[in-house]
Amino acid sequence: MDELRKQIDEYDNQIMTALDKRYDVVKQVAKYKEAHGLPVLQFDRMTQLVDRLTETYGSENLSSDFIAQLYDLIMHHAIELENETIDD
Ligand SMILES: O=C(O)C(=O)C[C@]1(C(=O)O)C=C[C@@H](O)C=C1
Repeated sequence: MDELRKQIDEYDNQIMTALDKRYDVVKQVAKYKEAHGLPVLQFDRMTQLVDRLTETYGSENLSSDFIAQLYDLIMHHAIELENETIDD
């Protein structure tokens, strides 16, 4: 059990590290959008992203509903961060 929990901890660390890096890039995207007068919200991109992830990673473990919900949360936080970055 300890060994299994260690594996879970390690995957959780990887998820957090990847999310932290993702949001660093999101803030760079916000600066680009600000400089070029582009809107923060890009619905087409959001749809394409979830479609691609569902196609590539959809499985018994990762249902399309789960992927959609997870990325709804991840992208909504990205939108909040972008708005904060632009307001600063
Ligand atoms: O690709 C962008 O334009 C982003 O700002 C990144 C991102 C995302 O989190 O993937 C966030 C907000 C947009 O609505 C679309 C996608």
